[in-house]
Amino acid sequence: GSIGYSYEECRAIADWLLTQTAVRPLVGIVCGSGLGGLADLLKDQVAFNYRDIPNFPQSTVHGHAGRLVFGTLKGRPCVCMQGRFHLYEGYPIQKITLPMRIFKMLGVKTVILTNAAGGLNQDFKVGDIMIIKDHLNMPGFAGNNPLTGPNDERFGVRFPCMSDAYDRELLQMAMDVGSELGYSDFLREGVYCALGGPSFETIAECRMLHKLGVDAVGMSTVHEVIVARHCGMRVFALSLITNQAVMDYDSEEKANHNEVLQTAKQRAQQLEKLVSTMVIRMKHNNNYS
Ligand SMILES: Nc1nc2ncn(CCNC(CO)CO)c2c(=O)[nH]1
Repeated sequence: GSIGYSYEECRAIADWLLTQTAVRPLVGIVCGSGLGGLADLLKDQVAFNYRDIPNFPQSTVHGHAGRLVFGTLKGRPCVCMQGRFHLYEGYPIQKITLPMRIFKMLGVKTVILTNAAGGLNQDFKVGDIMIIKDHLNMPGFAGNNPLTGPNDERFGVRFPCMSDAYDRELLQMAMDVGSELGYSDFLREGVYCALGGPSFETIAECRMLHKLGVDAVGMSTVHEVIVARHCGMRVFALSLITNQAVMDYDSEEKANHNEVLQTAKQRAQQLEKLVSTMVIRMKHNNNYS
C-alpha cells in the first residue's frame, strides 16, 4: 500500500494493545536517550517489548530499551515509550511517528516528549533542561516530512498549522513547576532543531544553526511533534543538554554517545521529578482530579 501505515493498520495495533491492558492512558511519554527511567515511575505497570507488538518497529539504539509501558503516575493513567525511533536507524519517517497515532487511538490527550540534545546556546551548560518552545524541522526542509503522502482526514487535515505546536500553557506550567522544585538555575527554554544524523554536526553546521537562532540540536522529536499535532494531541517537549556542541575550530571537544548517556544518568532524577509533577498537575476534562 502507500508509504507508512494506514488508518486500519494503526487501528489494528491500538486495538491489540487495548485488549492486552485495562489502562486507558491520557498522557503519552516518549523517553529519549538514557531517559528510560521515566517509565519506571509508573505504578501497576503492564509492559510490552516492541517486538511483541504486532507490526511495531524495533529500537536499535543503545540507551533505548524498546518497551511500551502502561501504568499510572499518582493515579493518572499513562503510556510510556522506553526507546523511540530515529531517521538514522533507517526507518521511513512514517514508521518513526507511528507510536503517536497509536497514542491517539489509545485515547491519549497530551504527549510529553523528551530527548538528549547538544547545546548551541552559549549560556547553556551540560545538564541543563531546555523546555522546547519551538523547532526547526531540518529534514522537512528537504522534503522528509512524516505527513508526506496521501492524507487520511480521520487523523487530521492536509495542511496542519504548526505555529502553535508547543502548548504554551504546558510550557508555562513547566517553568512554574521547575522553579517550585528549585530547578531554576538549570531550567531553560529554547528552539530545538532536528538533523537526520547519525553523524554529529560539523563546526560549520553548529555555527550555522546557532546563527539561525537554534538553542539545541538533536536527531529526533520534531517528526513526532508534527504527527501528534496533526491528530490533535497537546504537546510538551524538553531536551536534556548532554553536551556543548563544538563551535570553535581550535576546540578539543568531540561529541560522543557515551557522554550523552552519562549526562542523562546524572540529571535523570530531576527530569523525572519535573515530568511526573507536571503529569499530576495536568487537568484532563474527562479525568478532572
Ligand atoms: N552535538 C550534539 N549533541 C547531542 N547530544 C544528544 N544528541 C542527540 C542525538 N543523540 C544520538 C547520539 O547520542 C542518539 O539518539 C546530540 C546531537 O545530535 N548533537
